[in-house]
Amino acid sequence: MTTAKKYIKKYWKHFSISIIFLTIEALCDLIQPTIMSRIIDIGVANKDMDYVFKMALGMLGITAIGAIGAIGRNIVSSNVSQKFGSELRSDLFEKIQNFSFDQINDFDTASLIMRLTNDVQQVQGFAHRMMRIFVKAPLLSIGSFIMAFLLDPGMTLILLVVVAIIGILIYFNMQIGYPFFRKVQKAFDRLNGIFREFLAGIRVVKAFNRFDYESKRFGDANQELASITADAQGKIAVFSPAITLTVNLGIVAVIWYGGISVSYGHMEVGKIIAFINYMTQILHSLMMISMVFNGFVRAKASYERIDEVFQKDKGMMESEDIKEMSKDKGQIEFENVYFSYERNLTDPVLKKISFTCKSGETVGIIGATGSGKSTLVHLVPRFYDVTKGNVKVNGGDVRNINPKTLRGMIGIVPQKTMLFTGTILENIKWGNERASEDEVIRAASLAQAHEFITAFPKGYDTMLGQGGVNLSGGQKQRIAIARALIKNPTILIMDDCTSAVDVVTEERIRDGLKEFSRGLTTLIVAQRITSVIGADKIIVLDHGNVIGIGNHKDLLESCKVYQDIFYSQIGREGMEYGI
Ligand SMILES: Nc1ncnc2c1ncn2[C@@H]1O[C@H](COP(=O)(O)OP(=O)(O)OP(=O)(O)O)[C@@H](O)[C@H]1O
Repeated sequence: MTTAKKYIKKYWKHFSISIIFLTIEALCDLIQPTIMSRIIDIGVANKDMDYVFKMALGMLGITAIGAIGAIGRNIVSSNVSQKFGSELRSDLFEKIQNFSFDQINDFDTASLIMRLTNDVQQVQGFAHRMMRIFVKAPLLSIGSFIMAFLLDPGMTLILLVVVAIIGILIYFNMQIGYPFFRKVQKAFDRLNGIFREFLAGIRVVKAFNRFDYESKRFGDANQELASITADAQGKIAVFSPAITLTVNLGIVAVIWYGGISVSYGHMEVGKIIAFINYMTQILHSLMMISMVFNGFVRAKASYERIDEVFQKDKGMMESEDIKEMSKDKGQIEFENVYFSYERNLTDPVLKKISFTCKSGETVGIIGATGSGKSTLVHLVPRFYDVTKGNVKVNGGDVRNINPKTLRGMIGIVPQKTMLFTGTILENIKWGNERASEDEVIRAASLAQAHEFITAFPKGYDTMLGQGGVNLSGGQKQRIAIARALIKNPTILIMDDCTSAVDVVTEERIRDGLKEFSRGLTTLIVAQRITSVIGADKIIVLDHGNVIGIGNHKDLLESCKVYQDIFYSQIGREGMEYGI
């Protein structure tokens, strides 16, 4: 409820204004049937046209006041619910932005999108409906009940029975509906997930001609969603007609009882009409309440899903002792580091890793796929916290460094290139918005990207599609390198980011980097031995263990796995490279 509290605190005043308007509207609705019964029983019965005219004018006036109340309530409730919805979306967006990598892994992306859009919409819609009818409906039912009692206490007994039955029906409606709507939301998540994955991999789907398979997957999920929704609606479908039936039976009872009373001269016809009017008002109000409760059931399921996101703790322990530090140097130390994604030490991905990378040094990390190279470099910007041991930057444990400062000094070129929709210029400047044109060209030249960019008719203003679809793999990687360089980092992490670049261009990039900054600390993760051969230090990883550390010459003499990698690759590309 902590999430809800924040918004209740902020919006209760607006909510109250809308309730004042609602109350005016409800009071006006309540007076109408009584006036009508008077017109019939006094005016029409006594043929007093003056009385009829006066009361009719009064009725018009009250209708006008009711209309003003309705307009006011509509304006306030629409404004408030829209503001609330937009704030809820922004807060969620911010919360997700602050998620650690671990927490992002916890939620499926499609599910997060659903929570940010559909779930917020449900909760917002419910808040809107609450302001429109939730108070009006109970007010009208209680008010109608009192007015009916004043007209004829005996007949009100019928009303009591009707209301009790309807109360029970609404209760069961909620009890049965709630679990179903949670299921509906989950099925929606699944469908979105499949569609998102299909869109992301549409080229692979085409290449493998797997449209039938994907269509079936989508069709199954779609079918499942439809049947769960139909099931949910079917389960609660009986309640609405049951409520109408109960009230109609009540009306029949009123007419029967009223008819007998009129025939005995105990009651006027106008009263029966007014009574039925009140009864119908109660019917409408209770229908509204049951609709609001149905909405509540859905909104509750959505609210809980939104709250799940808000209730995720900060993810990473924030030290009491956050330090700022100098960004001029970039020394990295791993001290006895163990890491496991599951946060236990039964089968860690990294084991007992210790090494030092002095400021300005270049360290290469090499090893088989899955040996833990990417995981290792992700610990430096503290994308994950170590399970045991310490990762230090400039002598300070990364857990004690302000994450903004830490990440501000690190430029990272991820293994999977991610570019954004926009121009090439915007994508490079994404690394540093304040960079000048000269700086952009310099970074692009060092990344060996300037040449191919200027060969495009629109040069740096070439628009990139989502994820940079209109570039080759190697071109994308070079733009990602330029984006990291323009940040002017003290530590540069290159996570196998030249895999799609040819060997000659890669060497030019390496030469460029040497010239770029003498003091730059560089961690290079690579599969290709040529990528790390010139590094000051090379770490050889095998199943999360460091099995060799030293420069190329040392390792060639002392590390069997390194020798194997070297000779296996020399056979293919090393020889022609002239090593
Ligand atoms: N987000 C994750 N959650 C759980 N396990 C993961 C996650 N990312 C990686 N792993 C596991 O950790 C191990 C090391 O993965 P990592 O990506 O660090 O290897 P790598 O050496 O960089 O491989 P590659 O050269 O193929 O990129 C692998 O067994 C992998 O399955």
